[in-house]
Order: sequence, then C-alpha cells, then structure tokens
Amino acid sequence: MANATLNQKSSFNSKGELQLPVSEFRSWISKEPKARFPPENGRYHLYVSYACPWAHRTLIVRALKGLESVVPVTVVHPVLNSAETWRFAAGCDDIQGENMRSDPLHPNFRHIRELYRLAEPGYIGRCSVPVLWDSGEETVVSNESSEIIRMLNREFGEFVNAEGDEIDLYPEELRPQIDQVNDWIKAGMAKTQAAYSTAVKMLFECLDRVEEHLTSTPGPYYFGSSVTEVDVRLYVTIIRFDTVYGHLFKANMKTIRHDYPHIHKWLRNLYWNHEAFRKTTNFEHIKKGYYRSMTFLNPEAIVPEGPIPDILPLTC
Ligand SMILES: N[C@@H](CCC(=O)N[C@@H](CS)C(=O)NCC(=O)O)C(=O)O
Repeated sequence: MANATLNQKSSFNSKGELQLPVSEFRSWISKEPKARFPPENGRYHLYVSYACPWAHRTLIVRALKGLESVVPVTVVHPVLNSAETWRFAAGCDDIQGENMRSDPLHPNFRHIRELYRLAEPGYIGRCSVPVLWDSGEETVVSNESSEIIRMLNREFGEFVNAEGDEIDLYPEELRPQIDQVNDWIKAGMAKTQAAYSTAVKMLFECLDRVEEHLTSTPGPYYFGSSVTEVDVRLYVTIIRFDTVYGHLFKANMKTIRHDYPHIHKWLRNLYWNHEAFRKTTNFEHIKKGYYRSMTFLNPEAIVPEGPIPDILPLTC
C-alpha cells in the first residue's frame, strides 16, 4: 500500500525504487517514573502540514484522544520548498487553514529547519514534518509519526478526554493483526518504468486485499466496532488517493470512488461521521501541497480542478 511522501527530492535506488529515509529523532514521551519527557499539559507542540499523510496521522490521533488543548499544533504552509524546507505562514499567504500561523514558540523562525537546528546545532539531515517539539528542553522529541501516534494514544492518560479514554488504537488483543497490516502499508513511488509497473501493481493488489477484508467484516472500522491505528494509517493514504495519487503518481488502474465500494464506504464513514478525521482533512492543502511542491513530477505546478467533489456524500 503506498503512502507517498511529499518531497521535492526523494531518494531512489539504482532500480528507480523509492528509498525511505529513517527518521532521526526517536525519543519518547513516557509516563514511566523519571522519564526525560514526561506527559505534561502544554509542554509539547506539534508542527505539521495538512498536506503530509504522516503528519495527518498525528492530527487524527490527537483529535481522537481529545488532546487538542494539551498538545497545541502549528500548521505550516502546504507548499514545500526543498531548499528552504517547510515554511511558517506569513500574513500575505494565498492559502489559509486552521492553526496555520507563524511559530508561536519562536516568532522569529521562518522555516522548520530552524527548529531542527535549535535542537541540534549544525544539523544537516532531513527537516520533515511531523515534529513533536518539547518546549521545556527546546528540542525535537520525535519526528517519526508511527511513534508519535503511539505516544499520543498511550502516554497522556490523565489528560485525554472521556471519549478519548474509551479509545485504544493499539489494543493488546489486536496487536499482531495491526502489525501485520502496518507492515504492508509501505511507501511507493518510482522513477523508472519497471519500478513503477511493479510498484503500481503491488499497490492495487494491496487495495484489493483491503477491499476483500472490508467485504467480510461487519465494520464500520477495519477491525469491526472499534477504531484502531490501522484505520488512521489507511485513511491518510486513501483520502489522498483519488485527489492526488491517481493523477500525480499515475496510480490510476482504478479509483476508490468507482472501483472499491467497501473501501469507499469505510472512507466516507470515517470522514463524515468522525470529526477527528473530517476536521483534520484539508483538501486544499493536500492538493496544492502535492501539485505545487512536486514540480519534478508537475513542472507547471498546475493544480487540477477535480475530482469534484473531493469526497462523495455518505449516501450516493
Ligand atoms: N518517517 C516520517 C516521514 C515524514 C515525511 O516524510 N514527511 C515529509 C512530508 S509528507 C516531509 O516533511 N518531507 C520534507 C523533506 O523531506 O524535506 C514519519 O512518518 O513521520
């Protein structure tokens, strides 16, 4: 299953297959006694882009757990300039969005790169989002979404709201199945015809598997009656599918809305019936983010008008 990273310059191996870099900041917020980063109200800050699927995961989990006021968020401008890295909003931007603003913690910062360099002077690695920032130590706790969502799910017990408390996205009894699905939700993108043909076929085989699975479960979630990490991780890819991946990455063997009725129903249920999914999905940022940033795939930076609507209603 493809999750396409929003990068100006992705790394490819000699066969033209995408190579995903490893995230460099991997500390944990933990409620263990004496933890370096204990859960605290207002201490941590999330820096995200609505365009980025990995950052989107963290926004959904933060909302599902009711942690919006505990872990504030700043949304960057959706168009990535790889030389300068993600930039904070400026007053004159033509694109708006909730929580899109200048950095409230470092008002003189213009780019995400400055956070990384404050955390590690001389840092020359990748300056990706999401960033989970610790305003206590002025450092990056983590820039790995799969780990940030586990921290938000598990470590903020005393701060989550009543609804969030009912939700465990990684419950003990489902862990083997969740790990198995996570294993094949991998990034895909290619630079040669052969690598593309292999990747695109694999991608649609994965979608076929998801469709088949959803045909045989009562739903409305991937594993039945409770939302899990798998719903979050699949959602951020599938919501971008018809609007971006099908066109920009030529993943056009089928569309979600026309060819996968069970995935389509599962997707629309999450979007229309759950604020945590709907509120964190900003189609303008997603489309402008991908089509204007990935100019090596879309040199004129033209943003397509369709599909219209971005997502179909619940009943159609
Ligand atoms: N492994 C990271 C990947 C995050 C990632 O690749 N983010 C992209 C946007 S979708 C990014 O910030 N790219 C900027 C860059 O590489 O310069 C995670 O899951 O958190």
